[in-house]
Amino acid sequence: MLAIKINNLIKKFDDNTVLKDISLEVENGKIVSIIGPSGSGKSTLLRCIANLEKITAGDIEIYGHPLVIKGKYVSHKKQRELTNDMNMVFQSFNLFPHYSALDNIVRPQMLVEGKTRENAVEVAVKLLERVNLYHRKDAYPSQLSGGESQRVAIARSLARSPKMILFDEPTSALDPEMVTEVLEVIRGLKDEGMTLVIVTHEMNFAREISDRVIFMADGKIVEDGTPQELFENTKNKRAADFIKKIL
Ligand SMILES: Nc1ncnc2c1ncn2[C@@H]1O[C@H](COP(=O)(O)OP(=O)(O)OP(=O)(O)O)[C@@H](O)[C@H]1O
Repeated sequence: MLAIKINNLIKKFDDNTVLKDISLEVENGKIVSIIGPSGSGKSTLLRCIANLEKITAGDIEIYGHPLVIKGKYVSHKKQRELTNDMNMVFQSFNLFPHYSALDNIVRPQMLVEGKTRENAVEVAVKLLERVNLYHRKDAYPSQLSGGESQRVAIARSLARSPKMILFDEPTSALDPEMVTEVLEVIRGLKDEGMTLVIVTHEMNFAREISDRVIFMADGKIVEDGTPQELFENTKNKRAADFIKKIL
């Protein structure tokens, strides 16, 4: 079963074509990392999959259901149904500053899903335990470290039991000592069989966790293979140079 199927995707911002004829398939339960130089279109691709950006041309299917066909989007209702199955975690956490860690997970469940506070708290407590942060439940984002904030953001993204999570550089805003704890949580999601697409600059992590690694440059997928193919045997000079520089 394919979680994501993309055909001939083109994304333009005005006259600037930032994604050029992208075709990509991600199988359910697989971990795919996207690497590549700054400005190559990695975040934009992720945002198009999450339906946070509209594409200019091409097709996207999510779990076998079309989101957009030949550049034409399905109804708003269908779009919402499809995006219910996935969630995106951002580099900058995007927590609500005026809510505690617990309430950051509770409030969206009440607002978006119409759950009672009691039900939402029950879910939030379990999720905070899962990311080892129950003891910080009453802390506000300004009192949390970057690593703690990102783990709250991940816990929040799990509240609706998505089948897939899209991570946009989840550790780039973190001090090195915080990176490990976040990567540990992501490793746990892999063990649970979730589909993960991860834009990352953490090459060692990408190599260890991924089923596939994609190298993007200039809005195109230049290389797509197993971690071993990418990191040890790539014949593409741009990919090889990039990997050599960053490892
Ligand atoms: N909202 C926008 N409006 C106009 N141009 C944009 C917008 N978002 C991204 N771009 C442009 O699209 C191109 C790809 O950007 P994107 O952020 O997807 O690259 P990236 O590979 O994720 O880079 P980085 O590793 O630095 O985050 C860049 O040239 C960027 O300036």
